[in-house]
This record gives sequence, C-alpha cells and structure tokens, in this order.
Amino acid sequence: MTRQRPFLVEALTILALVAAPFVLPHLGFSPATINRILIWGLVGIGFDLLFGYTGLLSFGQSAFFGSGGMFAAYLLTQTSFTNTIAALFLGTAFAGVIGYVIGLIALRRTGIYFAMITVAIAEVFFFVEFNPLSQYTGGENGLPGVPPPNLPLGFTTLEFTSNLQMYAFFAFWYFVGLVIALRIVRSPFGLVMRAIRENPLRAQALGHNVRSYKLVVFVIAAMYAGFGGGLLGMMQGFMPPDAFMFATSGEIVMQTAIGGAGTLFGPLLGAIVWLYLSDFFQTVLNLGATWRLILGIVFVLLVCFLRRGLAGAISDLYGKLRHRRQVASPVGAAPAAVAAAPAARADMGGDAAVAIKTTTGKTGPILKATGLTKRYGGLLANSDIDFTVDHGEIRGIIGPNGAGKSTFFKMLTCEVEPTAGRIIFDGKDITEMNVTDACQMGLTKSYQINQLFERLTVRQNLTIAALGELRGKFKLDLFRNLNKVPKLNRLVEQTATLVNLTARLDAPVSELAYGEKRRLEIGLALATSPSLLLLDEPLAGMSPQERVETVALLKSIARGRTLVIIDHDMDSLFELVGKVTVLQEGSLLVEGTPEEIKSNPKVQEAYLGGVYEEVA
Ligand SMILES: Nc1ncnc2c1ncn2[C@@H]1O[C@H](COP(=O)(O)OP(=O)(O)OP(=O)(O)O)[C@@H](O)[C@H]1O
Repeated sequence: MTRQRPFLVEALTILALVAAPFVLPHLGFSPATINRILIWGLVGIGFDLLFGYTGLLSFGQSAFFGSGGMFAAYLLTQTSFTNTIAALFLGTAFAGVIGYVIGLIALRRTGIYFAMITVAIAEVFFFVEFNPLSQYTGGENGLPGVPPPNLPLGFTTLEFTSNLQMYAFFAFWYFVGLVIALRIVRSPFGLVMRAIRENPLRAQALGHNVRSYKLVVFVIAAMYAGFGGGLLGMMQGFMPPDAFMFATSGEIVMQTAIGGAGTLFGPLLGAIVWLYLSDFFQTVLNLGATWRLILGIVFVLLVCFLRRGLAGAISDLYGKLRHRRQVASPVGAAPAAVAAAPAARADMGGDAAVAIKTTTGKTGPILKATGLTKRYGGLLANSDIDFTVDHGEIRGIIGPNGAGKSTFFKMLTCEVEPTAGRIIFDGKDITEMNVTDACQMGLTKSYQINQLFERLTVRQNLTIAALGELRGKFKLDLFRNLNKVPKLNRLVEQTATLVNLTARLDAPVSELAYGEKRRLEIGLALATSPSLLLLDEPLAGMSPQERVETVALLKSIARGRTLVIIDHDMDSLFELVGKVTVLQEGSLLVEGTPEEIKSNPKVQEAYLGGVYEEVA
C-alpha cells in the first residue's frame, strides 16, 4: 500500500486550527466568520465524502442541516433539555434517520436523476418546515433562545460563550469530524467509495453491493450536516429557518467545488474563500446586491482555472516540488525504489498458494445453461443456447461480429437477465441473480472494452477487486486500516505477478499503455478469485507483439483454472483452448475441438468464409 506518514495530516491540522484565530483576524476575518467557516467546513467534510469520494452530487444537504439543527434547537428551547452536547448528538442522529429514509428513495436512481430528487427533497423540507411543522420549528421566525455550547463535567460546567471559546468548541468538533473522515477514506470501505465514484458498474460486477455503500455514505453526510446545523443554532443563539433553504445546499456544493472535491480539506478552503469574499464585498466594499454577481464571477473563474480546486492546486504544486527535488537528487531516490521491491516480495511471503484460488479438483459441469435466449425488442441476440462447461476446462467461443457472444457472457454473469432459459452455476440456479451475487459466488468476467478505475493506481484497482473476495459484498469496516486486511496485499501482488504488472503497481491507470490496461482488465477479474472466469476478447486492440505476450500470459493463468474465452484471433484462441463453441446469428452453430472446428464445413462456410483456411 502507499507509504503514509502517520498522523502528519492530523498534526498539521491541529497547528492550523490553533493558529487560525490569531492569524485570520489580521487578514480581515471577523471572529463570527471564522466560526462560521468551521461549521461549513465540517458540513462540507460529509458532503465531500458523498460527492468527492463517492461521486454522488446531492443538493439536499440543507434538509439534513436544517433538520439536525432544528431538532437540537427544539430540545434546548422548547423542552427542559439543557445538555447541549447531547442535543447536538440527538440532532445528528435525527438527521441520520432522515438521511436513511431519503437515501432509500433517492438512491434508487443515479446521475442527474439522483441530483434532481435531492433538489426536490430540499424543497419539500423547506415547505414542511414553514408550514405543517411551523409550531415546532417557529416557521419563518425560526427558534430563538438556543443556548451556547456547554460541557457539564459533574463538579462544574464549562460554558463556551465568547467567540474564542466557541471557536475552541467548534475547532474541536471540526477536528473530530476530520479524523473520522480520514479514517473512513483510508479504510477498505473508503476505497470501495472511490471505486463507486470511478465506475459504479464495475464496482458492482466485482462483487460490491454498491447501493448499500452509497446509502451508508448518504447517511454519514446527512449526519455531518445535522451536526453542523446544531452548531449553527448554538453559535447564533437562534436556529434560522433559512438553514432549510436550497441556497444552503448550493453554498455547500460551491464551496466544495472552489476548495476541491475529494480532498476533505477542500470544503474548508472553499468556505474560507466564499465567506471572506461575501463579507468583504458586502461590508467592506458595500456592494449592495451586486456582491452576488461578483461572487458568481469569482466562482466561475476559480472553478474554470483550478479544476481540482484550491486543495487540488496546492497538492499539485506540492507534487511538482517533490518531483523536482527527486530529479535533483536521483541518488537519494533510487534506494527507496529498490528497497520497495524486496518488501513486496517479502510480503508475498513465498506462500503463493494462499490467496488466488485455482480449481478445487472437482469434476463435472461447473456451469450449465439451457435454452438461453435474449431478445432486445424485435432483435433476437441469443436464441435457445445450451452450453455446458466442466471444472478445469478452457473453452473458446467464436463467432462473427454481432453473433451474440458478449450478450451470452452478460447473461452468464447475470449482468443482463435472460428472456428465457436457465443458468446453473456450481449446482445453484443463478438465472435471476444479480451480477454482484454472481461474482460473490465465483463467476465473473473481464470486459471487451476496459472497465477500469481510471483515476486510481493499479494497486488500488486490484485491491478493489480483491476486497470483494475477501470482505464479501458489503462490510461496514469504516475505521479499519486498509493495510491491515488479512491476505489483501498478498492477493493483490499475486494477481499483479500473474498479469505482469508488478512493476506498475503504483502507477495511475491513466498512465498505462493500452496492453497494460488490457492485462489489468484481466487482473481485476482474476483478483476476485473466480472459480469460473469469462474473458471477453482479451486480445482486442493489441499489437501483434502484445498478443504474443498476452497469449503466453493467458496460458499461465489458465493453469488450474476454468476459463471461457471469446476472441476473434482464432490462431491465438485455438492455441489456448481445448474445446470451441461457435455462435452464429445468436444461435449455437457447432462445438468441437479446435481441429474439428477448423475443418468443419459449416464453420468454414457460415463463419470463416474460407478466411481461416488462408491463415492456416
Ligand atoms: N443492449 C442492447 N440493446 C439492443 N441490442 C443489443 C444490445 N446489446 C447487444 N445488442 C445487439 O445484439 C446483437 C449481438 O450483440 P453482441 O454484442 O452480443 O455480439 P458479439 O458477438 O459480441 O459482437 P462483437 O464480436 O462485435 O463484439 C447485436 O445485433 C447487437 O446490436
């Protein structure tokens, strides 16, 4: 895994939080603005987990911000409740419950539809706060009289009444919120979140229950928002109804975009810029309503020119400086790289048999499909196919373009539901199963067109696949250290060795050559330790040299495994497989050994059209 300096980020954050109330006032920040920045920064951490790390753009945070804040304020102003910290946590829990219910609805859709549902939800909450629930929320008056935070210690009660005391209280909770979020993003759960952001369909196909992961992150983000809402009420001594306004959600989104999504610190930096400028334009320059126009222009400029936001720009600059320093002192850099290799080998522990499963010595069919049919409207992509694969078999599937090969694979891996027919895998009927459960059972495929996690490294890609195998389809291991998952490193490194990517483990996928990406595509499927692996055109798009290398690789992968391979490169395929199935126009034409297929007149006529004779 990547080398990290433990607690460096946390230590720097503490330093910055301690220095801020003494430094920022000299730069023109009022104490109230500084406190407000912390609240927005904290709410933004939750939003960043949702948007920056999991790729879910929600405009509904105002609903949770308002609900959590109102709940805490209601307890403290309308009941005999006096414990502010308990009220904050109850407000947070309330926001979490609401987040759970809304998440169940909103997460039924993805992309723009998900975002639009969250907009609608924010509006519904705004309406509900002002109308049916106004007797509890104070309607347009909000709830006045919220006490400042206090901490009962038994013998005395600490009161946080002055701006600086409140700052200390907010900074403490900001830090706690940050540490929790850092633990989450460094956990196996956090890596699956990034997988979902990059390629949710592949994450699903690698055995992760994407919907459950999304729901948990949605609830976490709602809880951060609810906690922030509670803090706002205490800071202002009044819970304002405009917490529920859509503008609240909009500001969280904009501040995160300015500061940099997927960084955790981005929302705080964005809040610093946003709140400072809005104060400056309104109170120092007295721009009247024009401040919104100018702030809008500043927002557009920042987002256009700093694509990864302020935090992204700072991290890019730091990366460049580090790179320059390494180039300037190559002697110092080399030993580190060299040292990494033995460490990796040591991690393999010389125990190559442990992680990736091979065949179990079973005999007989591992997969049996009968009458498999897929209809797309009027088009019959697959028609009444009977197909059996035995344990330990290496099967090839060929057929002209459009013969229905990929559709057939999609049905076998439960990516698409057959129109008719049944699929029995390892003795179990999986016809109506989903792709995640099929993968968990040990049936998966590599894709004809690469489906990788592009912005992550090779190691992270393989880790995502291996996590599905080692943790099951869902695990709430939010605070577990990714480096401490048993067998994980070994499984990742064994897979990298199998697909010849050991030297590229820490390279971002976007920097790989095409052939390397194709090998990683196979590696992702392999890292799930499938008992039956389907490879959809593994040689597609490769140069002749890459094909030769990949065929050699596939031969070594094939040892002790059960594989079905689709490919158009018949010479290579016939070298690899023991038996070939030929599809034509969606139907099974013939099955046989490569020699039988080569000489079969039906195949010659219907599929090869004599071409293979020429090649042979
Ligand atoms: N989602 C879909 N909706 C409608 N038609 C589809 C869909 N997927 C595939 N088809 C059609 O089904 C037929 C079989 O497609 P499929 O991709 O399975 O063929 P193939 O043998 O894998 O082709 P190739 O070798 O070019 O990849 C084609 O006519 C294709 O256009």
